[in-house]
Amino acid sequence: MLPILEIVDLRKNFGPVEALRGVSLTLHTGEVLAIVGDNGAGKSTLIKHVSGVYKGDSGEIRLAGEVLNLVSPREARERGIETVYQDLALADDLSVGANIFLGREPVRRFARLLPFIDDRKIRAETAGLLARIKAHIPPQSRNVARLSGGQRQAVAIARAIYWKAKIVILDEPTAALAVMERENVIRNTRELARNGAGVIYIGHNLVEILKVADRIAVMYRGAVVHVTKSEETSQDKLIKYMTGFSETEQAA
Ligand SMILES: Nc1ncnc2c1ncn2[C@@H]1O[C@H](COP(=O)(O)OP(=O)(O)OP(=O)(O)O)[C@@H](O)[C@H]1O
Repeated sequence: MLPILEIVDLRKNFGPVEALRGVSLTLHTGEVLAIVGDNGAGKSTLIKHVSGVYKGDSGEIRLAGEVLNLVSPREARERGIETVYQDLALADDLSVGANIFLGREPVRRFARLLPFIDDRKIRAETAGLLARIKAHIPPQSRNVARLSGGQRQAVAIARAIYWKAKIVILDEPTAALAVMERENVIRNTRELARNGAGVIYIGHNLVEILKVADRIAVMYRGAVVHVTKSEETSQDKLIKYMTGFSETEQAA
């Protein structure tokens, strides 16, 4: 089957820094691909090319076989690429439902007159969605500003599930969360993939990565140095690749 995302020989320099040195990766629908690597390895730079923040110096990104030349993060979203950053882009003064439907509100007309936002539908859909991802959040009563980090994460994931994003990028989604909330994020990540998204999961916690990912790509100094199925690797092996040890081992 055609991958939902193909990254082909992507290169990016920031002045003298070679942030991406010819990265190639594929992502399939229904899979969770984790990207791991030490600080500065190039993970964020890579995903920012997929989410429309950066444009590569050379190389190509294809979405379902079609070359993707994104001009903005907004265009990425319109094309079905959702990114959930640590500092989530939610509108703090709006309710959970309003955030999930922001910019895509369902509209009703009363007696063929003026259209108005269908709040009843927003409430009902939101309640169903939050129950499905087992997020214990009152759907209407609160502004998202008052929610915990994990609850905010759940709202962002719910939005991606509801709008059937083709690709969802989770950038260190558990970094600031308590243990229980981390488990929820892992469960919801799997739910996203089950729902038909291709998921890219960036993280540092290898125990979590091994639990959540189908495949793992290791980056080292701007390059993907290793790609493996989760069940065929271990923390120790991953750390070797992350620290460049395997490279020198092979060269020796
Ligand atoms: N806007 C920028 N301008 C200049 N250099 C940058 C910029 N963004 C990233 N870099 C550099 O590119 C390299 C890759 O950085 P990147 O943030 O992608 O790494 P990372 O793997 O995401 O690291 P971390 O785990 O710390 O978030 C680093 O050397 C970094 O200093």
